[in-house]
Order: sequence, then structure tokens, then C-alpha cells
Amino acid sequence: MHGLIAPADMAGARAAPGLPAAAPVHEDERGFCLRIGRLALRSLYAELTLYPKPGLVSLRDNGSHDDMSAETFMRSIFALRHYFVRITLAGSRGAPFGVLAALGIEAERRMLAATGGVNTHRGAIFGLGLLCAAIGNCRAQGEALSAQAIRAAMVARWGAALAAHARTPNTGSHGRRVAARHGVGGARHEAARGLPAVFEVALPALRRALAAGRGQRRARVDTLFALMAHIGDTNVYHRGGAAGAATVSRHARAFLASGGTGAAGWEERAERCHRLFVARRLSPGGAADLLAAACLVDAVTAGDA
Ligand SMILES: CC(C)(COP(=O)(O)OP(=O)(O)OC[C@H]1O[C@@H](n2cnc3c(N)ncnc32)[C@H](O[C@H]2O[C@H](COP(=O)(O)OP(=O)(O)OP(=O)(O)O)[C@@H](O)[C@H]2O)[C@@H]1O)[C@@H](O)C(=O)NCCC(=O)NCCS
Ligand SMILES: Nc1ncnc2[nH]cnc12
Repeated sequence: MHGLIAPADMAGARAAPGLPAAAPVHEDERGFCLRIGRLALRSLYAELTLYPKPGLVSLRDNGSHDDMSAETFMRSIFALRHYFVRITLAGSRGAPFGVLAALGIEAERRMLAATGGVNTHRGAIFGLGLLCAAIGNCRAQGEALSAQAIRAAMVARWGAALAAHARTPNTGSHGRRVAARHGVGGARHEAARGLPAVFEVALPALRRALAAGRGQRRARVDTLFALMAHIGDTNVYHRGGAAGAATVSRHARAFLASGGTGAAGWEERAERCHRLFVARRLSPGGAADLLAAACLVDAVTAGDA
């Protein structure tokens, strides 16, 4: 991921929609935004390359998907290399939600151009974009980069707009149909509530597993299962309905109850779950995004930025 972001990206950042073009970007601010952008890409790459990851695309196989592969995701990650830098800068400048949304919609356009029209990271563009903006805002306010401060900055600066966004009808997305049929709010409602899946489920699970000495791979697998056990994933509902969502939650809880990756034979159990989800075409894409989001917050709060 190291070489993906060049200083030229900051030039691109200044030209970002809604940001004052003449606003000078100071050296330390520039360096910070580049580092956060790099950590965001690294988090998406960490998610993609993790295995076993029930139903999801990895370097091993395409999971429950006929329309995308690891290559599709790599193209998407490369297409987002400017976006995360820009939205971090926008957040540091206290940009309104409309500016962030415009950056996100532009990023979605770049993603679709890179993937041949496949939706790989629409949810990640939203969730990780919001976190990058909050991280930039936190630093600009002189706050220490803790999980609590990042969440507080996101809610304080964009909470009202996110609540309004969650109330607006989805534009022809799966999310709208899932919300109408199953009452599951998805990404918008998750953000409107301050990303509880990231800060109250994923991050604690990741840190518990790391503190238990399980290493990054096993900690990330445990975290993905914790997310699958707890969230309403619109991707799962879209493909498998309420029965599919119950299947995902039941198998995730069983894996965790058996000790997660701390128990002998965990990898075979996780791969068996992967094969079952693939057979039923289930794909917890929302959990995958939230895992990447937790990896980003963990890296930033560990001082990697
Ligand atoms: C805010 C939006 C992005 C919300 O979009 P939408 O109205 O469609 O709402 P959702 O469907 O609920 O969510 C969209 C994606 O978010 C991920 N997701 C799902 N559930 C959750 C959840 N509980 N919490 C968080 N995130 C969630 C998921 O994204 C991932 O899965 C997609 C890939 O999987 P796949 O199965 O292939 O998906 P499809 O192609 O759609 O299905 P198939 O046809 O293949 O079967 C991929 O997107 C992953 O990221 C949901 O898909 C939007 O309204 C918006 O406003 N966007 C622009 C604003 C913006 O980005 N701003 C930036 C900063 S504010
Ligand atoms: N690895 C993955 N496979 C399928 N959908 C995803 N959405 C986000 N990451 C994903």
C-alpha cells in the first residue's frame, strides 16, 4: 500500500469539490492526510486479504460472488487512493456533510469506473470516509486521536446531518428494499447512531483478541464473526432474506461460543462456515466494511498515523 499515495494527491485534494481551492495545505496537515489515506487503503487491503471470511471475496476465492474477485477489489482500492486523503482534509477543515457526500459520490463514480460497474466498496466509501473526516477533524481541534474522541468528533460535527440522511429515502438501492421489507436500517442508520458496530462491537473484539495474543489474522477473524453476530447487514438480507440473516447470525454466534480463533480447529470451523455461506449465496459485505473501519481506527489510535 505504501506507494499508492503520492504527494500529488494533495494537489488533488485542494481541487476537491466544495473545498476552497485557494486554501493552502500546510506541510504537517498534508503529511497527516496522506498518512490517514494510506491507513484507510491498508485497512481495505487487510479486509480483502483476510481468510477465512464466510461468503466474502479473498485472495483464496470469490466467495458468494459471480461478479467480482480479489482483482476487482484491488482495482477499487487503487481508485480510492485520492478520496481518503481528500475527505480527511475536508474533515480537518470542518466541511459540512454535503461536501463529504459529494466527495463520496465522486469516489463511488471512480470505483465503478475502475470495477466495470461493480459495487465493491460503496458502503466502505461511506463508513471509512466518515471516519477519515472525523479523524481529520479531531486532529484539527487538537484532540488526542482516541476512539472516543474520533466518535465524538463525528457525532458533534455531522450527527444531525447523518440522522437526516438516515431518514431520506434510499435512491433505488438494496438498502431501501431491505429497510422496507425487513425494517433493517443498514449503513445509514449505523452512521446515524455513531457507528456502534465499530466502536462498541468490532474495536473491543479486535483489542480483546490482540490482548489475548492471537495476532492480527486471528483477531480480525474473531472481529468479523462478532460483527456478523451483531449487525443487520443489508447485503445478507438482500440476498437471503430474514432466514439468511438468521443463518449468518446463528453460525457466527456458534463460532464465537466455541472459543472463536482461540479454540483448536477454529480454521476448519471457519472454512466450513465459508462453504455453507457460499452454498447459500450469503455475503456479509457490511460486516466486511465495518471490520475494515475497526482496523483503521485501531491503527490510528495505536499511533500509526
Ligand atoms: C450511505 C449510502 C452508502 C447508503 O447506501 P444504501 O442506501 O444502499 O444503504 P445500504 O444498502 O444499507 O448500505 C450500502 C452498503 O453499506 C454496506 N452495509 C450493509 N449493511 C451495513 C450495516 N449494517 N452497517 C454498515 N454498512 C453496511 C454494504 O456495503 C458493502 O457491500 C457491498 C458489496 O457487497 P454486494 O453483496 O456485492 O453488494 P451489491 O452489489 O449491492 O449486491 P449484489 O447485487 O451483488 O447482490 C459494497 O457496497 C460494500 O461496501 C451495503 O451494500 C448511500 O446512501 C450514500 O449516501 N452514499 C454517498 C454518500 C457518501 O458516500 N458519503 C461519504 C462520506 S459521508
Ligand atoms: N471481501 C468482500 N467480499 C464481498 N463483499 C465485500 N464488501 C466489502 N468487502 C467485501
